[in-house]
Amino acid sequence: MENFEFVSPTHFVFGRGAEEQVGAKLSERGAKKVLIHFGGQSAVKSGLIDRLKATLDAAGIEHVELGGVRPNPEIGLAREGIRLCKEHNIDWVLAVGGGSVIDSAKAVAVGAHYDGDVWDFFETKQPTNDVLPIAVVLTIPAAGSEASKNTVMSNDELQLKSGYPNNAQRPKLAFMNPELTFTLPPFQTAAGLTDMFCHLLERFFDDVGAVPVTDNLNLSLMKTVRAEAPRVMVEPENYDARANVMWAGMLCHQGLAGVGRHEDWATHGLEHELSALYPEITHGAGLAVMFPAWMEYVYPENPARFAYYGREVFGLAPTGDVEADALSAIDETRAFFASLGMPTTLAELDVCEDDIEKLIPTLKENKGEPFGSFKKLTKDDAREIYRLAL
Ligand SMILES: NC(=O)c1ccc[n+]([C@@H]2O[C@H](COP(=O)([O-])OP(=O)(O)OC[C@H]3O[C@@H](n4cnc5c(N)ncnc54)[C@H](O)[C@@H]3O)[C@@H](O)[C@H]2O)c1
Repeated sequence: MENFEFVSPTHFVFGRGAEEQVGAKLSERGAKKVLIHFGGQSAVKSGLIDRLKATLDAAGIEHVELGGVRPNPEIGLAREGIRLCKEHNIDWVLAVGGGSVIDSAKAVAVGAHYDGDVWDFFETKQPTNDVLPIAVVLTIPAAGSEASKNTVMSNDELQLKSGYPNNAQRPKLAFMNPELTFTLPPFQTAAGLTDMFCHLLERFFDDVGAVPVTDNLNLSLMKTVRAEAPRVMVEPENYDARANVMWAGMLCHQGLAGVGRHEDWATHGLEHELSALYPEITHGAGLAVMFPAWMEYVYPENPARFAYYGREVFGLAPTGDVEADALSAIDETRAFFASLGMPTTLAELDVCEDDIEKLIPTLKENKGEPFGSFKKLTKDDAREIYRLAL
């Protein structure tokens, strides 16, 4: 087991009506003036934003609003949020939505007390503890940003999508009511399930040997996501299925499922290039295409690890041929994503062979260095993986 540090400061309020406690819980923590940050109109139309404002009013907490966060959030709106925080002396940011809104809220919280441009943090990864506290009302289980240390933001001007990790931006409060996810369209539910499953894969396949305490937790979450997925797809208003998926989405990415391992994250990097170039590509859909392609390319590094995954998660019986077992596990992974209605090829995302050369030079996050850990990937490897995904 590798050395690790693990920080998890999030206080969770989970279950029916959880969001009714927003005002009271923020008041307990001394909040005086909150920036309510949200996405399109769905949280407004459903009445959720009004209900949250009412709980803040009841607790005597002032609030300022900033909506309009798009999927694959852009740094420009976060800059506007930072301006509002400075102008109104905001002391908490309340994110209402999914990964896109929460990530934008994290960028706002990181930049609120900073004199330079917030993109500096994404560029340099410089640490800071001077971050506004964040509360979250989660409406889509997927990214796990409600407890994770990461934010991922697009910069359209630079055609980049970059991550910024910092434990100080982990949300301090997360309100998780599974009923708020009943309205999710099937495609978003499926993309969320795919994303959370991939968060486990990125942690399971790396260059560290077995870490049973971590691996067994990880495999148990994979099995849970796989078992609950058909239930939420068929019965979108099944409270228990939605609740299991919502809590699993958090556990998949808050960090415990990877402690003591190096983790990999190459496939998320490959997907971020796709959704930076084409912001209309949903992150989970991009991962559904890229993960099996990455697996096919890298499995010869350690076929036994793939065979083990296939046995544990998909119940595949060993054939005596580890290589064949590894390939069956990859087939099962692709079939699982396809069963959710996710795409399996880049063509289905309207990405063609000519686009690959536009993606490669922008693997800037790694500044040209090899990336990933299960197999260290060069730009030529990335090119081949994109080709396999066509
Ligand atoms: N910070 C992290 O740790 C982390 C991890 C993985 C992914 N990400 C990033 O998160 C983003 C994706 O976030 P996401 O998958 O949570 O989705 P999202 O926040 O982009 O939301 C997807 C869509 O679902 C809609 N929606 C949300 N809740 C709804 C509801 N209850 N009913 C109806 N519609 C609803 C949104 O308006 C949006 O159109 C990507 O940018 C990805 O790169 C971040």
